[in-house]
Amino acid sequence: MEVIESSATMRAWSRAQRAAGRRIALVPTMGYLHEGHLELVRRAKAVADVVIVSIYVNPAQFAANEDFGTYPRDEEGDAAKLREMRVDAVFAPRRLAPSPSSSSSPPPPPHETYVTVENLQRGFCAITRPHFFRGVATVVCKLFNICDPDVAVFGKKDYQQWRLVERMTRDLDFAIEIVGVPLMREEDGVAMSSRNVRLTPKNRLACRAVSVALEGLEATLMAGGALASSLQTIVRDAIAMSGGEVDYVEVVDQLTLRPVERVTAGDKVVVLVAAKYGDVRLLDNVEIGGEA
Ligand SMILES: Nc1ncnc2c1ncn2[C@@H]1O[C@H](COP(=O)(O)OP(=O)(O)OP(=O)(O)O)[C@@H](O)[C@H]1O
Ligand SMILES: CC(C)(CO)[C@@H](O)C(=O)[O-]
Ligand code: BAL
Repeated sequence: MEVIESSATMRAWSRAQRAAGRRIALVPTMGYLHEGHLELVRRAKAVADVVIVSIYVNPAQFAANEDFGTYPRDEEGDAAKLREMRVDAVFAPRRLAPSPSSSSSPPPPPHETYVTVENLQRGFCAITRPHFFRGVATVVCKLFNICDPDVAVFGKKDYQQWRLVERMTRDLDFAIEIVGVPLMREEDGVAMSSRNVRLTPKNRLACRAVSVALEGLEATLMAGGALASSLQTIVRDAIAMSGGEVDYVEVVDQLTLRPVERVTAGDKVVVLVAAKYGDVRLLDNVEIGGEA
């Protein structure tokens, strides 16, 4: 497995692979890999001949008051997991994207150009992280340009991000297929996430309320449709009762992410949730009515 830090070397590696007729998959990550990430790698291996995993904690998607400094990191552990999975290359750039804050240290490289996805970057995660999707879209665009993959694999745990990347790829004519991998859960139902490691034992138990509430929604609906607001109340109350703080609970169309008022049988909607337990913000969601 090649571990590559320089963009020029990464690009040269990809070009050589393509020249040899190989189909290249990219799995973008921020590291501290868990089984959810490894599922993305498995999917990448199934749809391509060679797999690149990028590991980069992207400063451009964190505001100054967020957890960039404490985001979990484990370079050696990650490399061991990827080696075992027989990944072909790890792209671990030291510096790729600028930070949105002027207090960053060391200073970011000069950067005047950003990618914005006008509608999908609004709402949901952007309410509390207004800078977030510009940082994600810009760095994913850079990763696409450097790694030049045929296919890129994203997790549906970050549902808004996945839809935004799909849209950016289409709008900017990247010749890249975007694959979305279903959300992977721990045995007790909690959505796998690198940040789970920062939950206190008490909050790790308490946050099970999120997935339990989401799981229960399908049953509510099977009884014959429901108002979106009723579903939201069920999930909000469950989170509040478990000691979590709701960031958002929204019932939206799977493709457009536009809120719906009522869910009836056959509608393909997704219930998107973000909630904080202590200072750890977690995402979860459930697709209802199958996958659009
Ligand atoms: N439980 C999961 N199921 C499916 N995909 C996942 C899961 N967790 C992460 N991913 C995907 O892995 C990719 C890299 O994500 P990232 O490295 O930020 O990990 P993370 O667990 O989402 O971290 P965070 O704690 O920041 O939420 C993203 O496409 C993300 O959606
Ligand atoms: C897509 C991504 C790698 C961009 O930094 C990040 O947002 C993530 O890991 O989900
Ligand atoms: N997977 C989400 C990355 C972030 O929260 O910054």
